[in-house]
Amino acid sequence: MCHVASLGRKRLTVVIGTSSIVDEITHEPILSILSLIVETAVRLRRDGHRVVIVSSGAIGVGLQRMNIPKRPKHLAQVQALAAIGQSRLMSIWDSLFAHMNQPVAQILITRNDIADRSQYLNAQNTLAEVLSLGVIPIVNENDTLAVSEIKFGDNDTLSAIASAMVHADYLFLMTDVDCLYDRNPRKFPDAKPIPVVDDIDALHADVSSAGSALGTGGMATKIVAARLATAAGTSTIITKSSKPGNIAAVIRHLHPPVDADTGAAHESSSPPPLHTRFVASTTPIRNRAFWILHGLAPHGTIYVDRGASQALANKAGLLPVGVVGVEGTFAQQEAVRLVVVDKQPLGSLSPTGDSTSASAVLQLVQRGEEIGRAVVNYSSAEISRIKGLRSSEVRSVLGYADSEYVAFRENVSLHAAADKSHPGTPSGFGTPNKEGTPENSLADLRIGQ
Ligand SMILES: N[C@@H](CCC(=O)OP(=O)(O)O)C(=O)O
Repeated sequence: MCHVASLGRKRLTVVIGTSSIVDEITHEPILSILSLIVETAVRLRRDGHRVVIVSSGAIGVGLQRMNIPKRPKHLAQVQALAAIGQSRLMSIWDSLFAHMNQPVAQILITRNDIADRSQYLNAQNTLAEVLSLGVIPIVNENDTLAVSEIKFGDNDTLSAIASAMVHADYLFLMTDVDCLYDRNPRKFPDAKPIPVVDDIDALHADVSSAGSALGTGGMATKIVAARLATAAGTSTIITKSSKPGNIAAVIRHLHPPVDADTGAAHESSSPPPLHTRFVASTTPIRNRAFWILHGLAPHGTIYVDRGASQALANKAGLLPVGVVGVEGTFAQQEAVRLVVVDKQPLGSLSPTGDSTSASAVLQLVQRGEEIGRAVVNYSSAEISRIKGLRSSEVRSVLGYADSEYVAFRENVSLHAAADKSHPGTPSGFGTPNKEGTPENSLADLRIGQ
């Protein structure tokens, strides 16, 4: 008899959309799926993995509780339903997990919360602590507080951010299809499954499926989430929500148990269930760099020239001389998009002055490519006055000079494709990689940077 060593410990995030949690017509909870998710999550926990669940369904459960047939249009009504449904949703999860003696914790997050660095770290530390206690955190957007401008909008994006916070090895996006196909399998029976995606930008898949009547997601939001999570070092897997057992089967396929005596892997003789795996970056963007890119909401855009973009990639800060245009109104210490353009814009793009023209902005936006985000030392009005100037000229133009930089390098975060520290990255933001990010101890997550 051989001894089988336990699988390597992994951190997994599993996101389940409204259509898998409540019936689309009656809004009653789909207990069969919920129970299977609970059994799978507990089994994974017992195998030593750490599991985070991102659960939609508050609004759907609220509809059923109040016997309202259709999701209302009015925001306050939706928020009230979310408040009503969230407590019942948690009580469903808690009672199902209680059968397996598995404690759970509720974590509700808004985009606004994580825009504050210390709150982001608080959320990260709480998640780390909950996981280290052996508890399964159940995350949802705090719909009661989040209005449209400060919403994640869909739980796929939230799950990618939660995955980055816990440095998850895998994010499972549970959906109503088995995997991505090159064409719509409902229309084309010869559509081929796509098992692995190395480069999201090179992906040729049919992602036309829309969200359900109650949910906000669809396949497109899953691709966005996959892009975000893989850049943060989390392999992302799309698989069928009605078969949660697939999660454990996929993990077993990717990390077969090994014989403790011989070290030989116990490969399964049966193929893994259908799924699509987006390969994680081996040079993940994490911590403060991730937070600047995805935690902060940008308040405007700074257009930079190719020279500045090159300098940023070589780890320099952003100087006024490299700025060719400004769009939007923002204050010092707010976040902006950095967009690289080839040509000098036609006029100032600042709303504060000169010859702003919508078409000039549009042309730039169409020409330009977002290379990253930055937290700036000057407001939009100030930057539109010092753009193109040498740092030594800033004082004479503004009457003061808070910094020679428009943004310090530590306040600039570049997307993988624009960052020289991500070698071998092709154009676009996809990243070619091998599997496997290093295991991080939970202590790694409790970082105060
Ligand atoms: N936070 C909302 C769900 C938002 C959402 O993304 O829904 P879905 O597209 O079904 O994943 C709720 O709990 O009802």
